[in-house]
Amino acid sequence: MSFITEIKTFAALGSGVIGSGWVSRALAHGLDVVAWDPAPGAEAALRKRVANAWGALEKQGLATGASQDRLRFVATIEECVKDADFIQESAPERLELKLQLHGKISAAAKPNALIGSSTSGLLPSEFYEGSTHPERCVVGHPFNPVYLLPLVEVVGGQHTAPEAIQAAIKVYQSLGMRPLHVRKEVPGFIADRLLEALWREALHLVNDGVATTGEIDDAIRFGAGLRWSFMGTFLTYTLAGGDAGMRHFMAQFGPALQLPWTYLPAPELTDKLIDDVVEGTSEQLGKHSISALERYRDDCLLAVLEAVKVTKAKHGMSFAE
Ligand SMILES: NC(=O)C1=CN([C@@H]2O[C@H](COP(=O)(O)OP(=O)(O)OC[C@H]3O[C@@H](n4cnc5c(N)ncnc54)[C@H](O)[C@@H]3O)[C@@H](O)[C@H]2O)C=CC1
Ligand SMILES: C[N+](C)(C)CC(=O)CC(=O)[O-]
Repeated sequence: MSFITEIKTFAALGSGVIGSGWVSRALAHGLDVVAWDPAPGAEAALRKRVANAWGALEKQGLATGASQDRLRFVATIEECVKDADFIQESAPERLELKLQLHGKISAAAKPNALIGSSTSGLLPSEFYEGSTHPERCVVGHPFNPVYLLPLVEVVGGQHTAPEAIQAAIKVYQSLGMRPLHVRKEVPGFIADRLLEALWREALHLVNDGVATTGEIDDAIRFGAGLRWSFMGTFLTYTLAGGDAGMRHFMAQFGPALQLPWTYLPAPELTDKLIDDVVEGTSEQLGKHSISALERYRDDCLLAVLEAVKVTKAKHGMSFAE
């Protein structure tokens, strides 16, 4: 079976934080977008989120013909997917819900239209179990904000055809993304496994009264966060080993791995811990609204993306390297 990779119509099921991010990205790339979400008021909320993202997308550069008017919101799953060339599901992270939803999506979709799920870490073999033509079904795990961050983890399940993985990579590239094929189907994939380890430790630090949420965020944004946008942990630590590189780094800092610096199991989410985290982050939000902070985040991201792109070019590297 050959899968559709030249796409004109993008279907989005679920239009919350992530679904609206996909809609914004697809519209900015000049596609027709059809969306469905069962929540009351979902269409208005979606259009508001797209409008909030549009300024950043204009600054980044819209494709010819790109317009928010090319979004159509429909009343049923079937109407959403029947003419779509590519389908992206961004429904709540519940296995049973995704299993049922994909049964309906795949039955109504064109048989050669690829189906992607935004799941953060559920296994595609499990939630595509009841799907029609499961060979075209993949995970395409994006990062928030979907319309600006390039990474998308592409993961296949036991029935996914290798050609579908390659075809999905092609489609995501056509949307300006940087796909990363996760070769083994594991819970949490690659990035969320890393992020969750950090998140668990951050919660322990709050729980133990070591630091506030703001202080923990400062520890990231003024340090490792700055270098993570252009160099990952392995290469960073190779440089931290000086001229002797990674072997010296392992000899010097390897033994610390045996010290009890990290807890690994998550802390119990007691009411007190939840209150501390919520109060801490409300203080961090201050008088800013979420949508104002989204625009601030987007401007920062655009500046970082541009700076990294220009600097890579100066060093003879492409952006995707
Ligand atoms: N929020 C995040 O940072 C990220 C989330 N994801 C994944 O994206 C997916 C969606 O997450 P969010 O957008 O954060 O959630 P959300 O709660 O913001 O949005 C979920 C949307 O799904 C709708 N919905 C409810 N029942 C539905 C159904 N049966 N079929 C379709 N839609 C339904 C809701 O009305 C809501 O608009 C999840 O699988 C999540 O793991 C992936 C990357 C990052
Ligand atoms: C918190 N989360 C697991 C939903 C986060 C992601 O999946 C990716 C992201 O945007 O950090």
